[in-house]
Amino acid sequence: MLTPNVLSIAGTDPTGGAGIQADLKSIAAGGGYGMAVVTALVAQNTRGVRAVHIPEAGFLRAQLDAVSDDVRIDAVKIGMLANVEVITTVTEWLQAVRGDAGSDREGPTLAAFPVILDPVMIAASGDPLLAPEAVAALRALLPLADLVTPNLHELAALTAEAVAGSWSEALAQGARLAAASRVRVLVKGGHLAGAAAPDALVAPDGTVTEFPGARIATPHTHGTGCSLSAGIAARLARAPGDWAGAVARSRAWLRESLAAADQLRVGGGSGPLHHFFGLWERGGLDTAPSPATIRAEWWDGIAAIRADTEALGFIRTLADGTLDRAHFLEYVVQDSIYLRAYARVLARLSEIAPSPEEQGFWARSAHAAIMGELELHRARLGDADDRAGAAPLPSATTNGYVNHLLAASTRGYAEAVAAVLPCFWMYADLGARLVNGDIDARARSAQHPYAEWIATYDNAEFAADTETAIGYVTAAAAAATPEIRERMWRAFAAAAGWEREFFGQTPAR
Ligand SMILES: Nc1ncnc2c1ncn2[C@@H]1O[C@H](COP(=O)(O)OP(=O)(O)OP(=O)(O)O)[C@@H](O)[C@H]1O
Ligand SMILES: Cc1ncc(COP(=O)(O)O)c(N)n1
Repeated sequence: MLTPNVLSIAGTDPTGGAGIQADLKSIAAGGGYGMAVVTALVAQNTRGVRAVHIPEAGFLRAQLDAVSDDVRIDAVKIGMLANVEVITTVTEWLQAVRGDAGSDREGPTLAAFPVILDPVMIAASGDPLLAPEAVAALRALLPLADLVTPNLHELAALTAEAVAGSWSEALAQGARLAAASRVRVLVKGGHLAGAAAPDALVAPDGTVTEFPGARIATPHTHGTGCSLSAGIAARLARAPGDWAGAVARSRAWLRESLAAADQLRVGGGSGPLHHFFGLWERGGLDTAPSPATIRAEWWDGIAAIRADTEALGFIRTLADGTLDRAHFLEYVVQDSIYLRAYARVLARLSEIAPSPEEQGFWARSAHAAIMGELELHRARLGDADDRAGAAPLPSATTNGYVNHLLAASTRGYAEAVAAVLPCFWMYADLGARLVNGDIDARARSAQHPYAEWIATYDNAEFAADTETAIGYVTAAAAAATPEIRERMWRAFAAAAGWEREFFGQTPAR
């Protein structure tokens, strides 16, 4: 899904709590790319409005055109419109870019983007943000909007009625406005007296969707109306047509941000809400590495171990064909012991895997490992491993490697999968390099004494499983906390070291 482009057309608040500044934060918190056209520059803070400067209408139109001439617009939120000229300019621009009526209620003249109108009239401080004579012009703009979000005072002004004294009166007033203007109305209960702060979506046909909620005890409600309408625009752009969903999700976010407003210290009046509180809490501020970055870093991180492994006498003589048979057999005996334990660790991963896909993958890998071991016995060892009548013992190195995997498997899924990864990744890489003749060109010869063994490394299925394992481990690492990610890396690097020791334990010249 492309990130939606959401445009706010509104006034400014240099203290960042209301207007354009709050809208951009709210759009970002709601999953949109925020854009802003300024209708009025407002010298205000948390205590009140000091002055308003309204740039000439031609400049407003130039800003609007600069956006629409270049950028796909997925939703528009309109806030402070200041005066009749500004309203007229925005109306004309909307008509030009959306066709005539523009609204998604108009059948064939479907809107290219939804318009959410917050009919800002008075700041929370009581200062006017709309010229009184402009209310009629704002009323005329309503049919161009898909949703209008008045507070109780704005609702009264738009219906030319008295301010509703109760929630049921407000709902009835909202229904009258919705029917008369053929527009959805979000009736907001923020200014109600009492312990409740409900909102309700009222459709032109009178259908009401209520969103109940207890009032949050905070004086810091500066910009809640701005933030809510911008948040709805962003969420609607992500899920077009789902008005109730956009309102519900925006309210959940707004309420969380209002509840955390006391953690900000912005000004001495009614302060702003904490737009990113929940996102910061849940997401943190660290730029977590992507799975692709982790893949590259971990692989580079064991470069020295990989180079040492490839330089081992065992690997070089296996590649050039001079490896002693007895030494080869010693390696195979230890490999067989290792595989039995390794298969049990993989089965344990299946047991603790977080998804059915991963559960299945590790179970399949456990099966492949133990079947590989049985095949090794049948084809290569025969009686070689119990010549003395007793099963051969694991070497100190085999024990060390297995103990590392078993210990990691008790420390949770993330560390456990990191520990088993080198056995996939280094083995698959070494095998591919051996088969390709990268280590020694003689390994490619059909006359090579270990040709049959080397051919077992040429295994597309194992290469694909290795990719899957890398995908699961790096995804788990990307999703992990920095501490767990660090522990995963250590488990991975230690296992890579054991992989080198394992190949190095067989004496070879
Ligand atoms: N104290 C509060 N607790 C919970 N929700 C609140 C509170 N105050 C306002 N809201 C919510 O904030 C949103 C804005 O409502 P309000 O009625 O205050 O609009 P407004 O007056 O346009 O906003 P502003 O305060 O920015 O002028 C609504 O969803 C409302 O329910
Ligand atoms: C530019 C601008 N737009 C809207 C508001 C309303 O917000 P509030 O009523 O919370 O002060 C504002 N103060 N400033």
